[in-house]
Amino acid sequence: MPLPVYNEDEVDYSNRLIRDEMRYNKGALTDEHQELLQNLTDEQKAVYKKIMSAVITNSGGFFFLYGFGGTGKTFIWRTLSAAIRSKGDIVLTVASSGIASLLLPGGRTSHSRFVIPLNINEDSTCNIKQGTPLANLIVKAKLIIWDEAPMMHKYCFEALDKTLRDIISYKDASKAELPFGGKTVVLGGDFRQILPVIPKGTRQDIVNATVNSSYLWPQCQLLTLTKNMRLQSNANDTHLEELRDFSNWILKVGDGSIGSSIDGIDKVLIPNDLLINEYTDPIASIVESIYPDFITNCNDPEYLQQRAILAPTLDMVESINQSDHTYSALEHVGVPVMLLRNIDQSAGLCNGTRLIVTKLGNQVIEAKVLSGQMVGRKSDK
Ligand SMILES: Nc1ncnc2c1ncn2[C@@H]1O[C@H](COP(=O)(O)OP(=O)(O)OP(=O)(O)O)[C@@H](O)[C@H]1O
Repeated sequence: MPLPVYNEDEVDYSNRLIRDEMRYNKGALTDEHQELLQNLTDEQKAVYKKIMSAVITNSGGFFFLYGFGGTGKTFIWRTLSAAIRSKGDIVLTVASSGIASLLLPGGRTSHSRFVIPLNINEDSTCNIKQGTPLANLIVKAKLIIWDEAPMMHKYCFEALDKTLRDIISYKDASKAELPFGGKTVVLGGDFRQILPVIPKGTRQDIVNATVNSSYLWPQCQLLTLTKNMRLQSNANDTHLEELRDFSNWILKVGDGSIGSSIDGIDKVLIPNDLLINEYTDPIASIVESIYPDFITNCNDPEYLQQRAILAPTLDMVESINQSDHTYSALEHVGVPVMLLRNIDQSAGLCNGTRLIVTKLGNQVIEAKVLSGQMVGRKSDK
Protein backbone atom coordinates (compact mmCIF):
# COMPACT_ATOMS: atom_id res chain seq x y z
CA MET A 1 0.00 0.00 0.00
CA PRO A 2 1.35 3.47 -0.77
CA LEU A 3 1.85 5.61 2.33
CA PRO A 4 -0.68 8.41 2.80
CA VAL A 5 0.55 11.88 1.91
CA TYR A 6 0.13 14.54 4.57
CA ASN A 7 0.48 18.29 4.24
CA GLU A 8 2.60 18.78 7.32
CA ASP A 9 5.84 17.80 5.65
CA GLU A 10 7.94 17.86 8.81
CA VAL A 11 5.98 15.22 10.72
CA ASP A 12 7.45 11.76 10.72
CA TYR A 13 4.31 9.61 10.60
CA SER A 14 6.30 6.42 10.56
CA ASN A 15 7.19 7.18 14.18
CA ARG A 16 4.39 5.68 16.25
CA LEU A 17 5.30 7.72 19.33
CA ILE A 18 4.96 10.96 17.38
CA ARG A 19 1.77 9.76 15.72
CA ASP A 20 0.23 9.00 19.13
CA GLU A 21 1.06 12.47 20.41
CA MET A 22 -0.52 14.07 17.33
CA ARG A 23 -3.76 12.16 17.65
CA TYR A 24 -5.51 14.75 19.80
CA ASN A 25 -8.76 16.31 18.69
CA LYS A 26 -7.54 19.79 17.79
CA GLY A 27 -11.01 21.32 17.51
CA ALA A 28 -12.09 20.14 20.97
CA LEU A 29 -8.77 21.28 22.45
CA THR A 30 -9.11 24.73 20.87
CA ASP A 31 -12.46 25.13 22.63
CA GLU A 32 -11.09 23.78 25.89
CA HIS A 33 -8.12 26.11 25.67
CA GLN A 34 -10.37 29.13 25.13
CA GLU A 35 -12.43 28.26 28.16
CA LEU A 36 -9.47 27.54 30.44
CA LEU A 37 -7.67 30.67 29.32
CA GLN A 38 -10.67 32.84 30.14
CA ASN A 39 -10.80 31.44 33.65
CA LEU A 40 -7.14 31.93 34.55
CA THR A 41 -6.55 34.35 37.42
CA ASP A 42 -4.08 37.19 36.88
CA GLU A 43 -1.22 35.37 38.57
CA GLN A 44 -1.99 32.17 36.65
CA LYS A 45 -2.11 34.14 33.41
CA ALA A 46 1.31 35.65 34.09
CA VAL A 47 2.75 32.14 34.53
CA TYR A 48 0.98 30.90 31.41
CA LYS A 49 2.28 33.79 29.31
CA LYS A 50 5.84 33.40 30.50
CA ILE A 51 5.95 29.72 29.59
CA MET A 52 4.08 30.14 26.31
CA SER A 53 6.40 32.89 25.21
CA ALA A 54 9.40 30.55 25.69
CA VAL A 55 7.53 27.91 23.67
CA ILE A 56 6.39 30.22 20.87
CA THR A 57 9.75 31.93 20.42
CA ASN A 58 11.55 28.60 20.74
CA SER A 59 13.96 30.30 23.13
CA GLY A 60 13.79 27.46 25.64
CA GLY A 61 14.01 27.85 29.37
CA PHE A 62 13.98 26.01 32.64
CA PHE A 63 11.12 26.96 34.98
CA PHE A 64 9.82 25.82 38.32
CA LEU A 65 6.18 26.49 39.13
CA TYR A 66 5.96 26.66 42.89
CA GLY A 67 2.62 26.71 44.62
CA PHE A 68 1.02 24.89 47.51
CA GLY A 69 -1.80 22.38 46.97
CA GLY A 70 -4.85 23.94 45.33
CA THR A 71 -3.20 26.99 43.76
CA GLY A 72 -4.00 25.72 40.27
CA LYS A 73 -0.83 24.08 38.98
CA THR A 74 -2.79 21.28 37.35
CA PHE A 75 -5.15 23.88 35.90
CA ILE A 76 -2.17 25.60 34.26
CA TRP A 77 -0.80 22.29 32.93
CA ARG A 78 -4.17 21.68 31.31
CA THR A 79 -4.22 25.16 29.76
CA LEU A 80 -0.67 24.84 28.42
CA SER A 81 -1.26 21.34 27.04
CA ALA A 82 -4.48 22.42 25.31
CA ALA A 83 -2.76 25.51 23.85
CA ILE A 84 0.09 23.52 22.34
CA ARG A 85 -1.80 20.38 21.31
CA SER A 86 -4.59 22.37 19.66
CA LYS A 87 -1.98 23.73 17.27
CA GLY A 88 -0.83 20.21 16.41
CA ASP A 89 2.37 20.49 18.43
CA ILE A 90 3.69 18.12 21.03
CA VAL A 91 3.86 18.57 24.79
CA LEU A 92 5.13 15.80 27.03
CA THR A 93 3.41 15.71 30.41
CA VAL A 94 4.95 13.60 33.13
CA ALA A 95 4.71 13.30 36.89
CA SER A 96 7.00 11.73 39.42
CA SER A 97 4.34 9.28 40.65
CA GLY A 98 1.78 7.22 38.74
CA ILE A 99 -1.14 8.59 40.72
CA ALA A 100 -0.13 12.20 40.00
CA SER A 101 0.36 11.42 36.31
CA LEU A 102 -3.32 10.42 36.07
CA LEU A 103 -4.25 14.05 36.65
CA LEU A 104 -2.28 15.29 33.66
CA PRO A 105 -3.81 15.18 30.20
CA GLY A 106 -1.85 12.47 28.38
CA GLY A 107 0.32 12.07 31.49
CA ARG A 108 2.93 9.38 32.05
CA THR A 109 5.39 8.73 34.85
CA SER A 110 8.72 10.46 34.33
CA HIS A 111 10.55 7.14 34.70
CA SER A 112 8.57 5.43 31.95
CA ARG A 113 8.52 8.40 29.54
CA PHE A 114 12.23 9.23 29.80
CA VAL A 115 13.53 5.73 30.61
CA ILE A 116 15.22 6.93 33.77
CA PRO A 117 17.29 4.19 35.41
CA LEU A 118 15.88 2.86 38.70
CA ASN A 119 19.25 2.83 40.45
CA ILE A 120 20.34 6.31 39.71
CA ASN A 121 23.62 8.04 40.50
CA GLU A 122 25.51 11.19 39.61
CA ASP A 123 26.68 9.85 36.26
CA SER A 124 23.40 8.28 35.11
CA THR A 125 21.75 9.20 31.84
CA CYS A 126 18.39 8.15 30.46
CA ASN A 127 18.39 5.11 28.26
CA ILE A 128 17.57 7.01 25.05
CA LYS A 129 19.82 6.82 22.01
CA GLN A 130 20.25 9.56 19.43
CA GLY A 131 18.06 9.18 16.37
CA THR A 132 15.67 6.59 17.88
CA PRO A 133 11.88 7.12 17.72
CA LEU A 134 11.78 8.18 21.37
CA ALA A 135 14.66 10.61 20.89
CA ASN A 136 12.90 12.08 17.85
CA LEU A 137 9.68 12.46 19.82
CA ILE A 138 11.49 14.36 22.57
CA VAL A 139 13.38 16.53 20.09
CA LYS A 140 10.07 17.42 18.48
CA ALA A 141 8.29 18.28 21.74
CA LYS A 142 7.74 21.99 22.29
CA LEU A 143 7.37 21.68 26.04
CA ILE A 144 8.05 19.21 28.84
CA ILE A 145 5.86 19.49 31.94
CA TRP A 146 7.04 17.55 35.00
CA ASP A 147 4.65 17.66 37.96
CA GLU A 148 5.39 16.81 41.61
CA ALA A 149 9.07 17.34 40.92
CA PRO A 150 10.29 17.89 44.51
CA MET A 151 9.85 14.20 45.36
CA MET A 152 12.35 13.08 42.72
CA HIS A 153 16.08 12.80 43.29
CA LYS A 154 18.02 15.59 41.58
CA TYR A 155 19.94 12.93 39.63
CA CYS A 156 16.74 12.18 37.67
CA PHE A 157 16.59 15.76 36.33
CA GLU A 158 20.32 15.74 35.74
CA ALA A 159 20.03 12.48 33.79
CA LEU A 160 17.34 14.06 31.61
CA ASP A 161 19.44 17.20 31.20
CA LYS A 162 22.47 15.22 29.99
CA THR A 163 20.33 13.07 27.71
CA LEU A 164 18.55 16.05 26.14
CA ARG A 165 21.84 17.84 25.50
CA ASP A 166 23.04 14.67 23.82
CA ILE A 167 20.05 13.92 21.60
CA ILE A 168 19.34 17.54 20.67
CA SER A 169 22.95 18.42 19.85
CA TYR A 170 22.93 15.47 17.43
CA LYS A 171 21.18 17.82 15.00
CA ASP A 172 22.24 21.20 16.41
CA ALA A 173 25.64 21.24 18.13
CA SER A 174 25.11 24.72 19.61
CA LYS A 175 22.47 23.32 21.99
CA ALA A 176 24.90 21.13 23.90
CA GLU A 177 25.74 23.92 26.33
CA LEU A 178 22.15 24.84 27.24
CA PRO A 179 20.22 23.33 30.16
CA PHE A 180 18.03 20.51 28.82
CA GLY A 181 19.56 21.14 25.40
CA GLY A 182 17.57 24.38 25.06
CA LYS A 183 14.19 22.67 25.46
CA THR A 184 11.47 24.45 27.47
CA VAL A 185 11.05 22.43 30.65
CA VAL A 186 8.66 23.28 33.48
CA LEU A 187 8.82 21.49 36.79
CA GLY A 188 6.07 21.94 39.30
CA GLY A 189 5.30 21.11 42.88
CA ASP A 190 5.54 22.19 46.46
CA PHE A 191 8.62 21.69 48.60
CA ARG A 192 6.40 21.47 51.68
CA GLN A 193 5.13 18.15 50.35
CA ILE A 194 7.05 14.90 49.90
CA LEU A 195 10.82 15.15 49.33
CA PRO A 196 13.04 12.40 47.90
CA VAL A 197 13.21 9.30 50.07
CA ILE A 198 16.79 8.56 51.08
CA PRO A 199 16.85 5.33 53.10
CA LYS A 200 18.34 6.09 56.52
CA GLY A 201 19.24 9.53 55.20
CA THR A 202 19.79 12.54 57.44
CA ARG A 203 18.02 15.84 56.92
CA GLN A 204 21.11 17.09 55.11
CA ASP A 205 21.15 14.07 52.78
CA ILE A 206 17.53 14.73 51.87
CA VAL A 207 18.03 18.45 51.26
CA ASN A 208 21.08 17.65 49.19
CA ALA A 209 19.06 15.24 47.03
CA THR A 210 16.36 17.73 46.05
CA VAL A 211 16.29 19.47 42.69
CA ASN A 212 17.16 22.84 44.20
CA SER A 213 20.54 21.42 45.23
CA SER A 214 21.25 20.47 41.62
CA TYR A 215 23.77 22.15 39.32
CA LEU A 216 20.71 22.97 37.19
CA TRP A 217 18.99 25.09 39.80
CA PRO A 218 20.89 28.39 39.30
CA GLN A 219 19.52 28.43 35.74
CA CYS A 220 15.93 27.90 36.87
CA GLN A 221 13.36 30.68 36.79
CA LEU A 222 11.00 30.43 39.70
CA LEU A 223 7.31 31.13 39.05
CA THR A 224 4.92 31.21 41.99
CA LEU A 225 1.22 30.82 42.62
CA THR A 226 -0.18 32.00 45.93
CA LYS A 227 -3.97 31.90 45.80
CA ASN A 228 -5.85 28.83 46.99
CA MET A 229 -8.24 28.09 44.12
CA ARG A 230 -9.57 24.96 45.77
CA LEU A 231 -11.11 27.10 48.51
CA GLN A 232 -12.51 29.39 45.84
CA SER A 233 -14.14 26.54 43.96
CA ASN A 234 -15.62 25.24 47.24
CA ALA A 235 -17.09 28.66 48.00
CA ASN A 236 -20.54 27.20 48.71
CA ASP A 237 -19.23 24.61 51.11
CA THR A 238 -20.81 25.00 54.53
CA HIS A 239 -17.45 24.24 56.11
CA LEU A 240 -15.65 26.97 54.16
CA GLU A 241 -14.43 28.79 57.26
CA GLU A 242 -13.15 25.54 58.74
CA LEU A 243 -11.42 24.64 55.46
CA ARG A 244 -9.80 28.06 55.28
CA ASP A 245 -8.50 27.84 58.85
CA PHE A 246 -7.15 24.37 58.21
CA SER A 247 -5.50 25.46 54.97
CA ASN A 248 -3.81 28.42 56.70
CA TRP A 249 -2.67 26.30 59.61
CA ILE A 250 -1.20 23.54 57.44
CA LEU A 251 0.63 26.15 55.35
CA LYS A 252 2.19 27.59 58.48
CA VAL A 253 3.30 24.13 59.55
CA GLY A 254 4.86 23.68 56.10
CA ASP A 255 6.59 27.03 56.30
CA GLY A 256 7.91 26.27 59.78
CA SER A 257 6.39 29.50 61.03
CA ILE A 258 4.53 27.95 63.98
CA GLY A 259 5.77 25.61 66.66
CA SER A 260 9.07 25.56 68.43
CA SER A 261 12.37 23.93 67.74
CA ILE A 262 14.28 22.34 70.59
CA ASP A 263 17.58 20.58 69.89
CA GLY A 264 16.75 20.28 66.21
CA ILE A 265 13.37 18.65 66.90
CA ASP A 266 10.38 20.71 65.81
CA LYS A 267 7.24 20.59 67.88
CA VAL A 268 3.90 21.76 66.54
CA LEU A 269 0.80 22.06 68.67
CA ILE A 270 -2.13 20.34 66.95
CA PRO A 271 -5.40 22.30 67.39
CA ASN A 272 -7.78 20.62 69.76
CA ASP A 273 -10.55 20.12 67.20
CA LEU A 274 -8.26 17.86 65.18
CA LEU A 275 -7.51 15.60 68.11
CA ILE A 276 -9.28 12.54 69.46
CA ASN A 277 -9.07 13.16 73.16
CA GLU A 278 -11.03 10.27 74.59
CA TYR A 279 -9.92 6.77 73.85
CA THR A 280 -8.83 3.52 75.37
CA ASP A 281 -7.26 1.89 72.31
CA PRO A 282 -5.75 4.70 70.16
CA ILE A 283 -5.77 2.83 66.84
CA ALA A 284 -9.31 1.51 67.26
CA SER A 285 -10.53 5.00 68.04
CA ILE A 286 -8.85 6.54 64.98
CA VAL A 287 -10.43 3.82 62.83
CA GLU A 288 -13.83 4.37 64.46
CA SER A 289 -13.65 8.14 64.09
CA ILE A 290 -12.60 8.10 60.42
CA TYR A 291 -14.78 5.14 59.43
CA PRO A 292 -17.89 5.35 61.63
CA ASP A 293 -20.34 2.47 61.00
CA PHE A 294 -17.91 0.94 58.57
CA ILE A 295 -19.79 -2.32 58.15
CA THR A 296 -22.99 -0.50 57.12
CA ASN A 297 -21.23 1.91 54.78
CA CYS A 298 -18.48 -0.19 53.28
CA ASN A 299 -20.33 -0.68 50.01
CA ASP A 300 -20.87 3.02 49.51
CA PRO A 301 -18.14 4.34 47.16
CA GLU A 302 -18.73 7.96 48.17
CA TYR A 303 -18.24 7.14 51.86
CA LEU A 304 -14.94 5.42 50.99
CA GLN A 305 -13.78 8.17 48.62
CA GLN A 306 -14.14 10.81 51.28
CA ARG A 307 -11.86 9.32 53.92
CA ALA A 308 -8.46 7.78 54.40
CA ILE A 309 -6.09 7.15 57.26
CA LEU A 310 -2.55 8.22 56.47
CA ALA A 311 0.35 6.63 58.28
CA PRO A 312 3.99 7.71 58.25
CA THR A 313 5.50 4.21 58.05
CA LEU A 314 4.58 0.78 56.74
CA ASP A 315 4.91 -0.59 60.29
CA MET A 316 2.15 1.71 61.37
CA VAL A 317 -0.05 0.61 58.43
CA GLU A 318 0.56 -2.97 59.47
CA SER A 319 -0.57 -2.35 63.02
CA ILE A 320 -3.70 -0.50 61.86
CA ASN A 321 -4.54 -3.37 59.52
CA GLN A 322 -4.05 -5.81 62.38
CA SER A 323 -6.56 -4.01 64.53
CA ASP A 324 -9.67 -6.06 65.25
CA HIS A 325 -11.95 -3.55 63.65
CA THR A 326 -10.52 -3.54 60.14
CA TYR A 327 -9.70 -7.19 60.29
CA SER A 328 -13.29 -8.20 60.89
CA ALA A 329 -14.32 -6.00 57.96
CA LEU A 330 -11.97 -7.94 55.69
CA GLU A 331 -14.39 -10.85 55.74
CA HIS A 332 -16.79 -8.61 53.87
CA VAL A 333 -16.53 -7.91 50.23
CA GLY A 334 -16.45 -4.13 49.82
CA VAL A 335 -13.23 -3.54 51.67
CA PRO A 336 -11.18 -0.65 50.24
CA VAL A 337 -7.64 -1.52 49.14
CA MET A 338 -4.79 0.37 47.53
CA LEU A 339 -2.64 -0.88 44.68
CA LEU A 340 1.08 -0.76 45.36
CA ARG A 341 2.29 -1.42 41.81
CA ASN A 342 1.93 0.37 38.49
CA ILE A 343 -0.06 -2.28 36.63
CA ASP A 344 -1.80 -0.49 33.78
CA GLN A 345 -1.61 3.23 33.83
CA SER A 346 -3.95 3.83 30.91
CA ALA A 347 -6.65 2.04 32.91
CA GLY A 348 -5.78 4.15 35.96
CA LEU A 349 -4.23 1.17 37.77
CA CYS A 350 -1.10 2.46 39.39
CA ASN A 351 0.67 2.64 42.71
CA GLY A 352 -1.77 4.53 44.92
CA THR A 353 -5.02 3.73 43.07
CA ARG A 354 -7.77 2.84 45.52
CA LEU A 355 -10.27 0.08 44.77
CA ILE A 356 -13.17 -1.70 46.44
CA VAL A 357 -13.00 -5.47 46.54
CA THR A 358 -16.07 -6.91 44.83
CA LYS A 359 -15.28 -10.63 44.84
CA LEU A 360 -12.76 -12.81 46.64
CA GLY A 361 -11.77 -15.91 44.67
CA ASN A 362 -9.14 -18.50 45.54
CA GLN A 363 -6.56 -17.08 43.18
CA VAL A 364 -8.15 -13.85 42.04
CA ILE A 365 -9.36 -10.73 43.77
CA GLU A 366 -11.93 -8.80 41.77
CA ALA A 367 -12.08 -5.08 42.54
CA LYS A 368 -13.57 -1.88 41.21
CA VAL A 369 -11.63 1.37 40.92
CA LEU A 370 -12.84 3.99 43.36
CA SER A 371 -12.89 6.65 40.69
CA GLY A 372 -12.32 10.18 41.84
CA GLN A 373 -10.54 8.77 44.91
CA MET A 374 -7.15 10.37 45.66
CA VAL A 375 -7.84 12.09 42.39
CA GLY A 376 -11.12 13.27 43.92
CA ARG A 377 -9.09 15.43 46.25
CA LYS A 378 -8.29 17.47 43.21
CA SER A 379 -11.53 17.25 41.33
CA ASP A 380 -13.98 20.07 41.49
CA LYS A 381 -15.96 18.30 44.16
N1 LIG B 1 -8.56 29.79 37.35
C1 LIG B 1 -9.37 28.88 37.85
N2 LIG B 1 -10.69 28.94 37.66
C2 LIG B 1 -11.53 28.02 38.17
N3 LIG B 1 -11.12 26.98 38.91
C3 LIG B 1 -9.82 26.84 39.14
C4 LIG B 1 -8.86 27.77 38.62
N4 LIG B 1 -7.63 27.38 39.01
C5 LIG B 1 -7.81 26.25 39.73
N5 LIG B 1 -9.11 25.94 39.81
C6 LIG B 1 -9.70 24.79 40.51
O1 LIG B 1 -9.14 24.75 41.83
C7 LIG B 1 -8.87 23.41 42.24
C8 LIG B 1 -7.41 23.25 42.58
O2 LIG B 1 -6.59 23.45 41.41
P1 LIG B 1 -5.45 22.42 40.95
O3 LIG B 1 -5.87 21.02 41.17
O4 LIG B 1 -5.03 22.83 39.59
O5 LIG B 1 -4.34 22.83 42.02
P2 LIG B 1 -2.88 22.22 42.23
O6 LIG B 1 -2.00 23.35 42.53
O7 LIG B 1 -2.53 21.34 41.07
O8 LIG B 1 -3.08 21.34 43.54
P3 LIG B 1 -2.18 20.11 44.08
O9 LIG B 1 -0.82 20.64 44.45
O10 LIG B 1 -2.97 19.64 45.26
O11 LIG B 1 -2.10 19.14 42.96
C9 LIG B 1 -9.32 22.53 41.09
O12 LIG B 1 -10.61 22.09 41.37
C10 LIG B 1 -9.30 23.46 39.88
O13 LIG B 1 -10.22 23.07 38.89
